[in-house]
Amino acid sequence: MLETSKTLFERAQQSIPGGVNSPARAFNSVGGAPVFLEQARGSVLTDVDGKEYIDYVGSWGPMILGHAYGPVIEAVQEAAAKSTSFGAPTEIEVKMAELVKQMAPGVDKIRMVNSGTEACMSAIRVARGYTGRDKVIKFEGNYHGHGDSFLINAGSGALTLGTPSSPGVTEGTAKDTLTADFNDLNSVKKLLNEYKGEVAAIIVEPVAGNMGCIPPQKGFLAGLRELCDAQDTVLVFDEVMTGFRVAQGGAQQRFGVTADIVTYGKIIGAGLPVGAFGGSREIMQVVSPDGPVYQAGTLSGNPLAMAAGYALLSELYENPVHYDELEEKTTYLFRGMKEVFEHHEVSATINRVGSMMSVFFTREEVRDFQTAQTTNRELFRDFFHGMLTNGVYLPPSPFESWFLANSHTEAMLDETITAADTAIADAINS
Ligand SMILES: Cc1ncc(COP(=O)(O)O)c(C=O)c1O
Ligand SMILES: N[C@H](C=O)CCC(=O)O
Repeated sequence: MLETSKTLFERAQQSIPGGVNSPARAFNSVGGAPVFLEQARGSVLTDVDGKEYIDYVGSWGPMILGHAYGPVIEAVQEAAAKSTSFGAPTEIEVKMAELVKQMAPGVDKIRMVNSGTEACMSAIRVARGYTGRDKVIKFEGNYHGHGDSFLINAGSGALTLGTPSSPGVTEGTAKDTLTADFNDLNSVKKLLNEYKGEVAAIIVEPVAGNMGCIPPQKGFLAGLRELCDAQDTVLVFDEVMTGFRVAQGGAQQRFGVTADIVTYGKIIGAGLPVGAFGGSREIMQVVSPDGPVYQAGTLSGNPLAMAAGYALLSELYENPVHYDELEEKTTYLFRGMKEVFEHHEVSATINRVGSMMSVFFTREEVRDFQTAQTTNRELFRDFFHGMLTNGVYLPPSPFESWFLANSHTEAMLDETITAADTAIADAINS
């Protein structure tokens, strides 16, 4: 099993740092060689050895309607036949911006970039340019990409690999990033009082997905909104995972709180390299060339990426029933997994918001970075490998969210629950 993956991984390590082009996809925290993939259809992945897996990574979020979704593939092929890039404006960029404005609350103007990292870096620069202030508050265990300002107490691969605060970030940059505790408004108030009038922005994953899936507690996001309003601080929702996934209008719509700037990533390009940031007319007018805050990109608004994203988002916009179905499917999986862990008397907390979910092997309620850390990592490692052996591909870390797609069938969910039953029994008996 995994013979070709193992061989490819050995080769990859000779030429690519750690053998991977993004640390989160390495198997460092669970051990073993990462699975090298060949192709995917709907919710089924096929690896280079021809083995199939039910997929709960979904390219870390964008595959809301599954891999190789017909209208996306057609749109990309049609766009590619015209040119892969112009470096000049195109109609599809305008259509995309208009569609996002219809779907997302509070977005009057939106700028396309090439990744979630770029979107968050740009959002912070805009907030700083708009307010004339330097400091930014982020939350421990939240991840906003690998921009210098964000690699302080970060989540995702940085947390999984034990480097939440990365070497290479200068002290000068680090001093402008203040860290608060997720779901704890008092920790935010304390920082805002200590640095009164100095905080440009609070950036938050409205549903944390990079320390595992952690929902915002009642009043947390609304409380951030109030605190920002009181000090004219810009509230940034990083909706790279949640945008167009937890509702048509993302977390803003689901929780009824509108941010000043919202950032998007992978989903907005249906899996092609895209990001975006948008907000009110007043804030976005500082962005170049309307205003003085410089932000640019040769490939930004790339026609292939726009065509793919437009095909996905317009389907989600026109057929909101997808969200009901995603909700039902994820609830079904949640209940099935819960029964499995109860049956085996394994302490497990399963968090879920819409089609995002995570299993933490702990008896604690998981509400922030500290409680996420109580998960039993060894048990997760064994469970992960058991699931893989039984044909289920989970994120290779206890600190990442699982993503469901509407291409998951009931049979696949049942197969996943059966695999969990076998995997957890083997893990506790090993
Ligand atoms: C919430 C969040 N923000 C930002 C990013 C960075 O996006 P990218 O990896 O496209 O740079 C990610 C994912 O990596 C993310 O999950
Ligand atoms: N948690 C990250 C994105 O959401 C994982 C993707 C990556 O960084 O490669």
